[in-house]
Amino acid sequence: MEWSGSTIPLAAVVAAVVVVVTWVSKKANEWWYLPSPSAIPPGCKLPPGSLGWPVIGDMLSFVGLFRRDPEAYFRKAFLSRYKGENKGIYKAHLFGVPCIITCSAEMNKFVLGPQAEGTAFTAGWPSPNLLGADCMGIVEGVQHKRMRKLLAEAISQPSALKKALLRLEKRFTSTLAEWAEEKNINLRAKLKDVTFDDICDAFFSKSSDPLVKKMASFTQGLIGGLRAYPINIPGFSYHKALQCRKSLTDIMFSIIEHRRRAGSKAEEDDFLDVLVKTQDEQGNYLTNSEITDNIIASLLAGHESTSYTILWTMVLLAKNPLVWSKLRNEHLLLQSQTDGIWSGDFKQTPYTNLVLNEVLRLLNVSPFVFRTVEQEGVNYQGYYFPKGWKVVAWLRASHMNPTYFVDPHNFNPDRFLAQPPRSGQYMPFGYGPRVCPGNMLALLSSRLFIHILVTKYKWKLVNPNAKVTYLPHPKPIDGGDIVFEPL
Ligand code: HEM
Repeated sequence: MEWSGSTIPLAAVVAAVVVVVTWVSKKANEWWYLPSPSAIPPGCKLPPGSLGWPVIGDMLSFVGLFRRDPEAYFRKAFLSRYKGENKGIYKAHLFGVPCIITCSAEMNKFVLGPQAEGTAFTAGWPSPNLLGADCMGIVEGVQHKRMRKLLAEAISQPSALKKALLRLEKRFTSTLAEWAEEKNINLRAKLKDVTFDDICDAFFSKSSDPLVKKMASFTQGLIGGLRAYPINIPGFSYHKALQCRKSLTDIMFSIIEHRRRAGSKAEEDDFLDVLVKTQDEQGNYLTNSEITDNIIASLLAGHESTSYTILWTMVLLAKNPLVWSKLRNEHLLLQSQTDGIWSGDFKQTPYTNLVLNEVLRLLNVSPFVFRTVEQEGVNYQGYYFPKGWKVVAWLRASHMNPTYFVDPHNFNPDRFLAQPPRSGQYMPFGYGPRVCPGNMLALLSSRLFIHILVTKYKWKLVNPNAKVTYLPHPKPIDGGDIVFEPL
């Protein structure tokens, strides 16, 4: 084809416009968000990194790569791009906001640790409209300490914890017997309900009834809104989430009121009982909102995380028969020595602890946690954190760092004995004042599940080579189809 004299300049003009628009678009976020050089304290600089495209930042690349291979995203976005400047701290534009990403053990400790909490950095959770103004993930300072103390006391109170675990033991036993009858099981579908029911049972002694089913569906609606843009118009996820949140609040208020009215006649001895009766140091009882917001937070934070931990334990055990048999031996021995493993003594099950550590290292539901930069002038070894930006403490970068964990993609529970991680290198439950208050409950219930599982059942994966998708949480793409049978 011959180009006429007028098409060549037109093509050149189009190309020039494309180049200029691309250049301006790539610079737009920097012009909008970067602080002026005079605002950066002397001797400090911003970490290396790109703020990507307007509005979407680096999200397309993040979603596309992280979904299939988080380390591939990490390598492409940071490690290989900033080879000369790799100090484990970068800037990026993710999740709709500009952020500083910290990756090394020391930096994550700096961001999450007690010195900076509530001063340099505050919590990074989204909308109080969805989580509730009294949710411990939102409140700061004295109020945060008070809520954490009271919740932690409630869920580790020995008689309530023992009762919760004994009830769990019964429920796990009957659930697994039902699975064996069904034989062909999808782990994701089954475990989602199991762990939700467990947390409702532990907190307010209700499980598997229509009310809990309704709560499970409202909770899913609420989770949908946490990940959505806050557009409060019918048809949008955020609008639906606000309605689900209201329904959950109404249900919780009526459960709490019922419990208060019944007084000592309703001795359920569950976590709600403890929360209703608890007084803080000034003698104040918790309000309905405080209890509701924190039980809903625990439902949100606790059920998916525990469910995925059990799912991955089962998948990895199916792929590693030697680990399964070592674990089984530990639990058979324990069975012969005790009449139940509800106790919180983790010394009873050293190998199980290693297996759970390794599952949480490789496939944790929380690859990173968020904070917000609250103060002017915050810097770490000369790298500046602009006020108002988010901080993404990238825990997975540590967990998959070959210097900390040799051959990091390999499932090897014994690595925790051979080379125990140093402080900050391993933090599946976070670190510092906001470290997960449910960690003990999550580990105890996972251990209980494993006990019944390995002493009574065997299972195999239908698709042992199923690929893994990492968003929103890591799972095999088939959700974990298994054939489940009694031993
Ligand atoms: C394997 C299971 C679990 C994992 C991996 C996990 C992980 C985490 C992580 C990494 C954080 C820190 C977030 C941050 O620093 O911003 C956290 C906080 C939290 N978790 Fe968990 N969690 C698990 C189970 C649970 C359970 C069972 C409960 C409830 C009983 C729970 C309730 C909470 C709450 C309320 C917070 C907020 C704490 C605060 O802001 O002070 N989690 N969790």
